[in-house]
Amino acid sequence: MDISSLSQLSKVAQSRSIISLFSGDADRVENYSISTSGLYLDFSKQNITNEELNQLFELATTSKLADKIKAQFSGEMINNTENRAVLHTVLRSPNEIKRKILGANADEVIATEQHMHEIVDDISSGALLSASGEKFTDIIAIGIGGSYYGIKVALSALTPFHITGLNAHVIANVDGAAVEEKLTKLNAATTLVVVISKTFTTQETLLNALAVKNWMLKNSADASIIEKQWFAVSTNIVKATEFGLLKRNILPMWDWVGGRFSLWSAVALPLALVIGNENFKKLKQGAYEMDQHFQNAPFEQNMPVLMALLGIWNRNALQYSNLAILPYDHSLRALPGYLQQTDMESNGKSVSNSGEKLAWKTAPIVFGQEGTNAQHAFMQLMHQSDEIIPTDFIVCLKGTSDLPAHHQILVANCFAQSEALMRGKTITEVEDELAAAGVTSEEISRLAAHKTMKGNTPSNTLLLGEMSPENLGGLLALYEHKIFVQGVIWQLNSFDQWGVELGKQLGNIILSAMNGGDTSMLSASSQNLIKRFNLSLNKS
Ligand SMILES: O=P(O)(O)OC[C@H]1O[C@](O)(CO)[C@@H](O)[C@@H]1O
Repeated sequence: MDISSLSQLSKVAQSRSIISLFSGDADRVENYSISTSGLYLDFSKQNITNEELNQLFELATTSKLADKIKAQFSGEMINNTENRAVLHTVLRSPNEIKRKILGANADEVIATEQHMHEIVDDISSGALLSASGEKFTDIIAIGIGGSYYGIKVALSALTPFHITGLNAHVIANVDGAAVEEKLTKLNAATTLVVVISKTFTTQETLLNALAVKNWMLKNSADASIIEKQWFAVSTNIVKATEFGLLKRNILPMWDWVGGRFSLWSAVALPLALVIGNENFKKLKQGAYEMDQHFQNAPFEQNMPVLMALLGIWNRNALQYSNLAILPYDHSLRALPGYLQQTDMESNGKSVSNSGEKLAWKTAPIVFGQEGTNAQHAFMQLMHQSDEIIPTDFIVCLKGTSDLPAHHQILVANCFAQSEALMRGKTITEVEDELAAAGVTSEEISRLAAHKTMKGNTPSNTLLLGEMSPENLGGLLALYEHKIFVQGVIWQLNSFDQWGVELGKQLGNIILSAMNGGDTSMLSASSQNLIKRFNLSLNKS
């Protein structure tokens, strides 16, 4: 069994209706659903049968998935283009596992965890005060990419768990307007800053950190304010010290934790400062439980493996190019953006581990939005264009607001969309409906085609009992493992991101060209754009 033969296998599926799969199988929902770590997955609305699933399990076996899972968790150098292990999972495991996997290096990891714990305690209790002797009120987290999305998704998901009284503000994009928007609202004397940069060389993060540093120095008479109010999380202690941070305020990172998988490390310091140590532990515990499930459950009952294989089926057998992430919960509004990075930066590749061109498609284009806003925007295309877009619906059974009617309607909309996307509406159904409403036959023939819906869109529905640190941890770990499994089956390295480098290099060339440097290696189009930008500067 290999990926290339999947499209042959899918011939029957291409012409079959998903809804027909329910009529012949009274147990479909029971057999096509699974629970673990506070999550329930219903995948019965996927266009797949038992025989086809079995082929996918065989594909997982021939891809040596079980060995690859073991290799990841035991710390083998599976990121072979950067010669690194991939061990973010160890950060959420008990200390005895840390010691077993990391050996002597576990000491630094455990000590860093402890240090982070103490910082959170000292700041929330007021044992650690600002340079002016006041209690901190706000935190600015500065970072981008993997040093940003995890914190952002967890901060917005866990709003009801913001218990320490500190407010977090996240700055990522290199746009002065975004920085100013935050700074105008803040008091430098009571604001703590955490710079998160694994490399401490990222242009956006360093420029934003400098802007915040200048703002703070301008608004304080105490020149030691940076030493007293700034923390950093980085592998590059030297650069962070040169920036002006005290060594004891720099928490280490390790090259075996990829940026987009780093929420489980000290990168989460701003989050822990807001939700407290206990809630941060629970977030890691939820992820750890998912890790245990992923390592131990047979593939047939393994949630990340199943979701990965269903994704492979949709991408490589049915040849669908997209994946919509639709959380019907305001708390998960940042999830689509987070998963865009985790999925597309990991698996948006077209060469194998050994550098050969792959003969199959890899990561889907991931997009999404919180429901029901999505229904009033791009979901029109999902219902009526020719494009079939597999979807993950994510919903919490228990809402967090005091408006229960809202929650019921929200959930009803979620369930309605997965049904509508699967069921669609045939032209005959439209004609009958219009006739029953007394519409004339001329009008029926004019309108019927416009009102039909293609249906047959496959979806998963993920139910969380409620939003909690544990359940969020489980959800994020679920997607991390799903992406890993897909990388294994696609035979690529999910853990590098060379694709972002060319843009960075050319960004520097263009910046120098804007300042009078050589433009000859740039296209006429880019030269013209630079000229227009420089002209606009001269005018103002
Ligand atoms: O943490 P750093 O080193 O500032 O890097 C930021 C981000 O930039 C990337 O290298 C590329 O977008 C991400 O993988 C990383 O998370």
